[in-house]
Amino acid sequence: MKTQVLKIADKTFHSRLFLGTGKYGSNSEMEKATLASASELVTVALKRIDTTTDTDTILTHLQHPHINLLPNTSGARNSKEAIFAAQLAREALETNWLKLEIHPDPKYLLPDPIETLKATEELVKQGFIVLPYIHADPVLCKRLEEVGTSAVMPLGSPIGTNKGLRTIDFLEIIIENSKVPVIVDAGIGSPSDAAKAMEIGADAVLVNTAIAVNGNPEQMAIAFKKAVYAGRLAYEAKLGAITDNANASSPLTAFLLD
Ligand SMILES: CC(=O)[C@@H](O)[C@H](O)COP(=O)(O)O
Repeated sequence: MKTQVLKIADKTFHSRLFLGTGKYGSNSEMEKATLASASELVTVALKRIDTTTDTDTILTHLQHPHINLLPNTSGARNSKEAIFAAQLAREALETNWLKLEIHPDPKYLLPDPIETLKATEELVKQGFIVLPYIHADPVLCKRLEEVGTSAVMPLGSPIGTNKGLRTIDFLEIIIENSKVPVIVDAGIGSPSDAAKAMEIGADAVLVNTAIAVNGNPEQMAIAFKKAVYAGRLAYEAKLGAITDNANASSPLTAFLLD
């Protein structure tokens, strides 16, 4: 059974699992896991792109017709650095799609909301399709919509922590109010975290660490693929209401009258 396709800006996606490409043991391991996941959108840090050779680079391993590249500005500490990185990425990868990441603090890698809003506004004016990585802040999401963001990418928990959906209450508010796709990004540590994000109505999830550093990335990628599919299927079918009182599954009357 197919789930609804996801539309972001000018592209449609059949898979709602987006992947990072860092932290793998090798490029070929990354390629195998990415293909196993069936992901159609993968993010690549601009600083990891080697333009001096076209052999065995991260990019050569991502050359598959169904895979779209989403360059990211990881390492940028403010809007000026992010805008510069975005322009280099557009030149190098010939795409105007961008995952905007501005995290000046090296310990928690938390995104700077003020610089992110400023950079989004400018990059949209410059013709970029901007997908900003942000804290799970419903107010910021609205401000980003106003300046033309194409999606929002609120965090579940800090990057690389595998702590799961620590921000779930705020993710639910964002999902309820968002007019653009909501992609839960960062901290998703297990397939069940990904399924939960999809069940509450996230449009997609982005996962890196939990797959890349696993002993068997290919198998874990398949587990995430199935979890994202299951979570979305359940969301579209609509989950049952949670109640305080018990409700018997079969009638109790006949037994009580005997
Ligand atoms: C690669 C990338 O974009 C990460 O910065 C992203 O936020 C994923 O986080 P995890 O590594 O926690 O999955």
